[in-house]
Amino acid sequence: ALGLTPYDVYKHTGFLKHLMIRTGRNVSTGAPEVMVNFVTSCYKPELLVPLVDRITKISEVVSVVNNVNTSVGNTSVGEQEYTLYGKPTITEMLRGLTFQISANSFFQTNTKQADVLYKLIGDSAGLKGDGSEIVLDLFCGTGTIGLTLARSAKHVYGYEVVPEAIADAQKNAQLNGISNATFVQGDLNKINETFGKEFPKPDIIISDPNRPGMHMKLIKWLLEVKAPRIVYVSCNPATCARDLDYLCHGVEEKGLRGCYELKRVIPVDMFPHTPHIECVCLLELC
Ligand SMILES: C[S@@+](CC[C@H](N)C(=O)[O-])C[C@H]1O[C@@H](n2cnc3c(N)ncnc32)[C@H](O)[C@@H]1O
Repeated sequence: ALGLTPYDVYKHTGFLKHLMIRTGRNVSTGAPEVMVNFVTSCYKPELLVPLVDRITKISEVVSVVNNVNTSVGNTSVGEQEYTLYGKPTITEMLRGLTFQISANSFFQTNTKQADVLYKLIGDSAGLKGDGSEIVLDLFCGTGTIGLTLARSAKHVYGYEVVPEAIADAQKNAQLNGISNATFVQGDLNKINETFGKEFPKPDIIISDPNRPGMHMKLIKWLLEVKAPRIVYVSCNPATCARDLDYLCHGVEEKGLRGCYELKRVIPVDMFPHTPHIECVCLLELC
């Protein structure tokens, strides 16, 4: 009756594609903050008004956004985003820092375990803590890993493809009074010879790709730049094993020689009651 027809991926008809709900915490009160994200096939906010009116009676709902995705595909990221109620972001706290998160920015779903994960990443990074080292945070999302390391580093450089995540990372640096972090939007699958010219040689590289792992171009660059230590974080054991093998043993058909030794792999249960596992892997230059 409201005209909220579900989107049919075969016929490419209908309105509602996805409903995403994210939770965070109010930084001052610690109270839950909820973001509701309607992903729709076109922009018809009038259809959502009755629903938004009801949802916003729930006091924890502080953000309602509408991502409009007109493509025939079924992804949850819109080409346009509209704020229908409240603010366009929610906040979350991790390892003593505050993070602002937009609907389309990656943020670990399990905050409690993310705290454990980031502590292990910090331990593996093994920064001296004297502020002398350069950290490169690849696939940085909203800047979480780099920002938790920034206080012990000389400078953190973060790279990420999603523009909204980079905007969040920059705001998150400001929000936490961190001035030694630079976040750059870029596609790490499409790097060319200029990549790496805009920052000093890293002492520690963190790489936290999504499930497909790292592109061969990035593997090649890592084998050329030879940072003393790489912390590889992965939620896909298959691509993780492949990329670790490339970094340690090289890629014969591409003429690349491996130059790292795998020191340890620590699994972290980020997704309880599922077969998925996250791994923190420490590689050192041979
Ligand atoms: C597993 S998440 C990690 C995010 C962040 N390190 C964290 O802990 O919150 C992977 C990130 O890689 C980004 N990403 C995916 N493909 C990319 C690419 N080709 N180039 C740069 N970033 C990419 C995603 O947008 C996402 O933010």
